[in-house]
Amino acid sequence: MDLSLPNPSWSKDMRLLFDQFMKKSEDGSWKHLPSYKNKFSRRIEDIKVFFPDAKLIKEKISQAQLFPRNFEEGLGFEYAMFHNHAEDRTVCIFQGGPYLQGAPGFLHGGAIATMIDSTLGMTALIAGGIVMTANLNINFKRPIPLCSVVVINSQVDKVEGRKLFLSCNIRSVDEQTLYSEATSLFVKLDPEKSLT
Ligand SMILES: CCCCCCCC/C=C\CCCCCCCC(=O)SCCNC(=O)CCNC(=O)[C@H](O)C(C)(C)COP(=O)(O)OP(=O)(O)OC[C@H]1O[C@@H](n2cnc3c(N)ncnc32)[C@H](O)[C@@H]1OP(=O)(O)O
Repeated sequence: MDLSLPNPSWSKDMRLLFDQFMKKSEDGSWKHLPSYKNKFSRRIEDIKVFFPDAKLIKEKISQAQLFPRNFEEGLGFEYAMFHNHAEDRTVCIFQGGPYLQGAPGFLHGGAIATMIDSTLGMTALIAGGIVMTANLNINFKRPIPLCSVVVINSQVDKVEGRKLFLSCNIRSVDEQTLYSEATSLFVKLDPEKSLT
């Protein structure tokens, strides 16, 4: 089941933004990216080649879930991503639920980092294939209120061989508040090199 579709836990802002981006997707300039609990956007065979301990993957794959997708509806990461191919950028609308609390009433920094890594990761994945995060630098400018809706804008800045340099920022829906900004390096996996 695609977990990036509206559900009753979504606030008015979340639904409004989702509808706006679905409208923008009508002419094909934007594309809604489905998101599943445990289904890869790529064939698992394409990914397994990079992870030699296939045994582990085989035995555990039935329990494996995409981290941000394993919270009950509305309690963790509620999000939807849209990709603009022409501009090589991805927008993620994100509503962080009550189980993601760090400081009282605000999102935990690790929860923010998760959505940054996932949005940058998806952008890098689309641009470069099977990638992994090599480096992620985040500036937390303002605390993000729990249960608020934010917009993550992520883009590819530079590609050098297997290295993809990306950046993103997190803003309020009205774009008035800059909550966080990040830069990152993703590396496209080399099938000749073992990861472990
Ligand atoms: C597996 C994902 C598949 C997903 C497909 C399904 C889609 C699912 C749907 C939706 C999800 C959204 C997407 C999620 C995406 C996931 C992202 C993560 O969270 S990954 C978890 C955290 N990251 C790690 O655990 C990596 C650990 N690190 C490594 O394994 C290696 O270091 C790796 C692969 C990153 C690089 O290893 P090397 O051996 O291939 O490459 P070397 O030769 O070391 O480096 C290549 C170049 O990069 C530079 N480099 C490497 N690390 C660097 C660093 N930290 N800082 C600066 N430069 C670095 C090196 O200096 C080198 O540069 P010079 O070619 O010499 O110019």
